[in-house]
Amino acid sequence: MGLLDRLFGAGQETSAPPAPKYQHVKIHPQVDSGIAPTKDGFAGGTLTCKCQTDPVVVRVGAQTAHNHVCGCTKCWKPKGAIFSQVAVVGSDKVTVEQNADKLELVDASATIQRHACKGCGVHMYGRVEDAGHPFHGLDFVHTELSQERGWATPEFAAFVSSIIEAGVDPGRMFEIRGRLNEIGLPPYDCLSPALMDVIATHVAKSKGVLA
Ligand SMILES: N[C@@H](CCC(=O)N[C@@H](CSCO)C(=O)NCC(=O)O)C(=O)O
Ligand SMILES: [Zn+2]
Ligand SMILES: [Zn+2]
Repeated sequence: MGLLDRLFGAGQETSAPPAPKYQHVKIHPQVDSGIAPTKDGFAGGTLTCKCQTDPVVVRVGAQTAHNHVCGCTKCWKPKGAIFSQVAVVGSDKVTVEQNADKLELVDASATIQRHACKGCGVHMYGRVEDAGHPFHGLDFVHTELSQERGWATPEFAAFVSSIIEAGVDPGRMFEIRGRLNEIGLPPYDCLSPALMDVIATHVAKSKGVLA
């Protein structure tokens, strides 16, 4: 192969991607058998809890950002899943439209104030109320609670090591991280580098070490 071919990757378009090795590892129903694509111009939808009668309905009036699977013990997960899937959207875009009286605060001391349905336990939105927090102004939402297609796809896996705190065998971490890499969700044991940079920038500015 000549120098130009090597530099510009001649032949790469014909090489097949490596066969998946960790397909048996289940992460979350929204990512286990292919990830639905983001739709350009998608402008939001409606989240509905899992109650058969009088469900809580929440309107999210914008596309979400920083969608990710999260291994922490605090985020709501569907039955059987070891990760949640959660994204952020401006708090001003989130409105409870039906059965607001069924919502209760999960943990008043948490940074993310998660509002869950008392009937089915699903978290309908999690608000960062602390005005000094870098994520103030954002709500955490689970777009899988919507029938609409076109929400922002998940981009990474957060708090991966935290799944052990929920009872996952530490011996499974190699295959779980392997599966996350395979499906294009780089695994981190905190948030993504982009979000960690947002947090650090906020801290630096509040300490006055950055303008
Ligand atoms: N090991 C802990 C980690 C919990 C944690 O810090 N979770 C993150 C991510 S949640 C969405 O990405 C967080 O920011 N939590 C703030 C909060 O929950 O209020 C565990 O697993 O519990
Ligand atoms: Zn419910
Ligand atoms: Zn979480």
